[in-house]
Amino acid sequence: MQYLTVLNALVVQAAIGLVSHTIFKVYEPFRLLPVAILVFVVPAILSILLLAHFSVLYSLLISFVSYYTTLLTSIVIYRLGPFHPLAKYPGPLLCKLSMIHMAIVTFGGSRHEYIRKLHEQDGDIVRIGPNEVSIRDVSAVAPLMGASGMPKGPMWVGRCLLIPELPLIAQQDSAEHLHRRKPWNRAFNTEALKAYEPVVAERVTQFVHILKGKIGVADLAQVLNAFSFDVTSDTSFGGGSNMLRDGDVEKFRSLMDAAMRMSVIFENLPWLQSMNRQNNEDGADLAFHVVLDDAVLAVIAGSESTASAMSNALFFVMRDPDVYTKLKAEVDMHYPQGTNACDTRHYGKMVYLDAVLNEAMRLYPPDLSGSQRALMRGTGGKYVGPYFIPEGTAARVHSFSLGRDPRHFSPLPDTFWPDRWLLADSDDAEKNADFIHDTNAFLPFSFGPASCVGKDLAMMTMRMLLCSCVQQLELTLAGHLVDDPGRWERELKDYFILDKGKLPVVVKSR
Ligand code: HEM
Repeated sequence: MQYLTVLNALVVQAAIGLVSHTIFKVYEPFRLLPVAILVFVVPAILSILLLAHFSVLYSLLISFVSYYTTLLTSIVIYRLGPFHPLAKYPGPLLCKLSMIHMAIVTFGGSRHEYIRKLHEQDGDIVRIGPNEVSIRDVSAVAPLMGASGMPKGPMWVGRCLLIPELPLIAQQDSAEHLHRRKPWNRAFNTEALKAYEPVVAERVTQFVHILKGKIGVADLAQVLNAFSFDVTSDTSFGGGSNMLRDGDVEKFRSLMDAAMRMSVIFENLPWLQSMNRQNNEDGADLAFHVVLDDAVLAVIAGSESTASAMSNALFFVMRDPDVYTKLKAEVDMHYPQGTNACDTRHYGKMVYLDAVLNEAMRLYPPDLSGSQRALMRGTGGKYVGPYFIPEGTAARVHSFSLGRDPRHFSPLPDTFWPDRWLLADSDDAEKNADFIHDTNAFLPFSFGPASCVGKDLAMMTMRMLLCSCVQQLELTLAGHLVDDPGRWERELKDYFILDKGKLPVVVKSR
């Protein structure tokens, strides 16, 4: 029998390594079995070629080293080289090389700041992963996320790590998304919203009552989290949670926060989740899973986002006495003491209230890094604005960067200045040639047919809560935020949900 020389055996192993890279590139296998075959079985089999020259252990070792060296070198050359479909877009070397770098940045909670810096450094489109770009350009919003835009990207698969069946928000198949979205549209239409009013009003009344009873310093962020959780449970499940009254006795919220932190790291590694998902496919009672998973999604997506937006809005109001005075004047005009601030009939006229909420979400959209879209392989790619997004790659509009871009909001793009929203609609003298207010760059609820379905409920809840708080309470920043109010913003972390620190306040009745 003729044996291969060591050199020839190594050449064969290297060649098979290159073939494996091509298979990974073209088919992007997610299933555990094919990945295990490519990663472990193939190099193990290739070790046979060396058995005539070395022991079994050495043959395995050499085979794994030569196979992985070729595979990894080929991946590195491809990702950094001119033939990669995203080669023309700038970005840090580590981002181009692997999603692991972004997973580490995400772990630290500063991904929003990191991507914003990349945009400031490299322009409106930057490569934030081997196969992903971030865009800071309004002209890309509609083509990317509008009616004829792209389907959801793979990040959602990673984010939904702990949910057995992919929920609505993660549906990459546009037809399936549309199908699953229909009942949601019905659940949040104008008629349904009217029915939620008394439910939300009851929770707002409870919230104000609980705050009035707080002696000393209270953590407003925590009470808002509980409020938001109860409201979303009431509207999604018809009740079942009483976190405002009992606190997080079941430790559900803490678990949810931990799960969210973990899932956003896995959004960078969706293949890991896909493999995990294979094991959960038992085919049992899918219809029930669909309903349950979508409802879980509503509680997570809805309650966290609403709580974050309200915490930020109230923080900025308390920090700025002028804003507080103006808001109070508007609330008192429409809802004098003794009247019901949960009656929604005047909200439509309360322009300053909306300006405060919008400005808080402009600075800190609760989903800071935006929602990913991607084109499946075989679709050929698509232009979004001036940028070509090749098939098999993903893109997101970075809402945090866009909302603070001086080309869209000026002057003072990084400053909480609610008056800009009023000035935009007026002929005020302050509105000189430098004043820019482009609401196309304001995307807290995303854009298009897959944007936030709970937007109207969220806006109603936030208006009701802020109105009632301002009418009945006097809130003042306390604790560590007295000397260092900036700490609140420094402690905001991008974990898909906007992770918050404590918001200590002193509460007095008005
Ligand atoms: C201030 C509060 C909120 C903000 C800022 C917000 C923001 C968002 C964003 C950015 C998305 C991603 C959309 C996309 O992929 O393009 C989303 C999706 C979604 N949100 Fe909200 N959300 C809020 C409140 C709520 C509430 C109260 C609910 C329901 C109780 C809710 C339910 C959903 C659902 C079901 C989706 C998935 C929509 C789809 O994929 O078709 N959200 N939200």
